[in-house]
Amino acid sequence: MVRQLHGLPGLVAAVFLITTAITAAVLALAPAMDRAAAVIPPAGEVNVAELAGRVVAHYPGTEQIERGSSGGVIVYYSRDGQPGADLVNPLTGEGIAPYEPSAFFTWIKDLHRAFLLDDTGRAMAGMMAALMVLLCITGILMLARRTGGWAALLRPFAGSGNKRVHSELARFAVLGLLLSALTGSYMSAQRFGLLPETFETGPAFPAEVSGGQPAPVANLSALSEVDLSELRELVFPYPDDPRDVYSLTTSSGSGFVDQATGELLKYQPRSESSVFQQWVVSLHTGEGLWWLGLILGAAALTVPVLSVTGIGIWWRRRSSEHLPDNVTVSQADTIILVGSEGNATWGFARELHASLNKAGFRVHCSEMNALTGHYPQASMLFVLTSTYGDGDAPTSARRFMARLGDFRARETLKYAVLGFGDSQFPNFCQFALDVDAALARKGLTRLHGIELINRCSASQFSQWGDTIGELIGAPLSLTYDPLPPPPVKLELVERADYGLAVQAPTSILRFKAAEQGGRRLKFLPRAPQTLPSFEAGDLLGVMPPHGQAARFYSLASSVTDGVLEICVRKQPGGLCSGYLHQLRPGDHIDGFVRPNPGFRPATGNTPVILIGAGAGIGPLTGFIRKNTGRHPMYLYWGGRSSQSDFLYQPELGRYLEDQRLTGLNTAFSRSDECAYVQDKLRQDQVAVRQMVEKGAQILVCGGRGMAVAVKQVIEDILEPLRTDVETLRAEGRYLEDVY
Ligand SMILES: Cc1cc2nc3c(=O)[nH]c(=O)nc-3n(C[C@H](O)[C@H](O)[C@H](O)COP(=O)(O)O)c2cc1C
Repeated sequence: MVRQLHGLPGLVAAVFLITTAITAAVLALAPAMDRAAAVIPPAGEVNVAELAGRVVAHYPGTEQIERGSSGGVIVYYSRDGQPGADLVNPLTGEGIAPYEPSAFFTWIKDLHRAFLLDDTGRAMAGMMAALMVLLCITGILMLARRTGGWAALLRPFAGSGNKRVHSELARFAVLGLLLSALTGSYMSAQRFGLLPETFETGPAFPAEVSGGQPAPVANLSALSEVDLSELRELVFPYPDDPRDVYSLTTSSGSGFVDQATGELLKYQPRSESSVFQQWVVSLHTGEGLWWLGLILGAAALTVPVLSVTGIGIWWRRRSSEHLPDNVTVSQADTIILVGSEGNATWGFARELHASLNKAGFRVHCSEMNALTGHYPQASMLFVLTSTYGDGDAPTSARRFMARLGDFRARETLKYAVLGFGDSQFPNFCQFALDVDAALARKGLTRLHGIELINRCSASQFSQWGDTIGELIGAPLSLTYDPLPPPPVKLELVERADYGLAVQAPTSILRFKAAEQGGRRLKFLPRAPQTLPSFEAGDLLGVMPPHGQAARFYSLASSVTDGVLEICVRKQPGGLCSGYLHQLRPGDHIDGFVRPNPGFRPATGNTPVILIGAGAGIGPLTGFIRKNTGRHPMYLYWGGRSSQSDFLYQPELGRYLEDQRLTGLNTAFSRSDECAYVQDKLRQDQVAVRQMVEKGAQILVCGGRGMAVAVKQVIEDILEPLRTDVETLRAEGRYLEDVY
């Protein structure tokens, strides 16, 4: 619900919001520019009588002196019957420049306040402000949810792309945007009579005026008691009218000054509501608070980027999750919940949804994180989920278990869990098994026992559909067969071999896109194939020869590095690793990239601790290579011998020098020290604990045995902090890429 409230209005209003934000950013410059052009003496240095005396000496026809909200002093005068206005220097009374409000800023102001459309536009601008309040509040709620709670709002984010840019920028700008939006809404509500507006009428003209010979303005006592910093405006009496008076308005009230005696007549302090109103205006425009204006302007500048990335997120989610005829939660008799990281499971969910719809059911399908407290009409619940990491939840299901606590099922609700995984992993479909058990513990009845689909098997899925169809008395013909992404031909351009002497043959392999084969006209050059987009930590699917299923390797480079780099340890009897190890430069392989957004370092200045062993160093080096912002990054890595399998040794040395890597700690098991990476972590426990306290994120990459040992040490290190690995994991601060 919060997400819909955040997304829909944001999308509808993006164009107007961008206009409002850009104009706000331009207008925010005005107070600072005005201030830069003016001469502003420190408070207490010049009083209004002195100022008026100096101004009148240079402008005998002075009619009014005004102090603008930015502090500049403007004199309005008449000379030879012609009116004029100048910005003056309050220390001398001399003119600095003619005063003329900028036509450009006036136009921008009209565009900002009313989209150049008078009252209709003003109403729209008011609605935009209210909408921005809604976006900010729902955005803050989503940020808190994403970071794992209010206390963790400033913690680093995992993830990448649009989502990450959107969240980071929003976190930076949200308070400024909320302040602008709240004050803008308030002002708009006043303009349309929805909130009372205070009009300060000032005191009535004084009945008793001395009418004596006017004294020089510099000698008027009431004016000499007012400091220039408090002045709003001083209106001069009509010349040659001894019964007229000076009208004085200051920041605290207004009154009249007798031009002969200099006495203050009929002073009226400003009401509290008027002072409040003025504060609202200042907080919105930065008038009188030029520094705030610049902060609000910077916040406003993020709105175009937030809009574009927001639309990108919405579009991506819509294209993967959008299902025709998806009924609402309250109408649905059947619920499908999907847990997915790489979107493959969504394809199966779509097929199930279509089939159930065809059979006459009213189906609602959403991600598992969107589990609601209650499905009022539902009698069937299907949970389709993949497993990631080391038997963990995929991204779209990370909050499912926590939400299950508040879930109240109808007694008639029956469920079936379908797990998607890969039997190569020791924790095959573990998360699906956990979900199935958790639903049973909750007291729900199984419609059918859990089934596990290996490597997206279309035939297993279809058989499951047949069984379910029989159980619900409506045949389901599930025929989904996902195609793997089209493979790219890759050419090995370079390899570096390590570890032979210590029985751990490991190679760094660098590929580029191979030239297009096939027939072509002789005079045309060969079209170079381009690499697909990828980042370090994504996975390269490699098809070994003889039609075997693809094996996955973590990428050690990003597409911007121009090569696709993997680090592969030759496994005894390993079909694919053996195949890769016998490649020579110039040889070709078929591969495809699978995004792995759940394994990325957070941005920002909180430390990132990278932990790995053996070939697990590949993606970790890729992260360091990309750390051109020099954020604190520490690497703990374990190998066998510094002479034989110290992978990336020269490159890591360079990164330490140019500070892309802050600290490097290595352990070698077949050296004199005979240490493993977990031993180094234990030795460094104080430093590691301090970094975690500061919000550090931990990324672990490598073999399962190492990951288990590292987890145990980290648990011990975390104990005094009263937290644990699972808590960090839920906050996106403990990520694993384990094989
Ligand atoms: C990095 C990574 C870790 C994985 N971990 C497991 C695992 O622990 N257990 C398992 O059964 N499958 C695991 N898998 C396989 C996926 O669950 C499987 O490919 C699934 O079909 C992906 O579906 P999705 O694209 O909807 O997330 C893993 C896959 C990857 C890429």
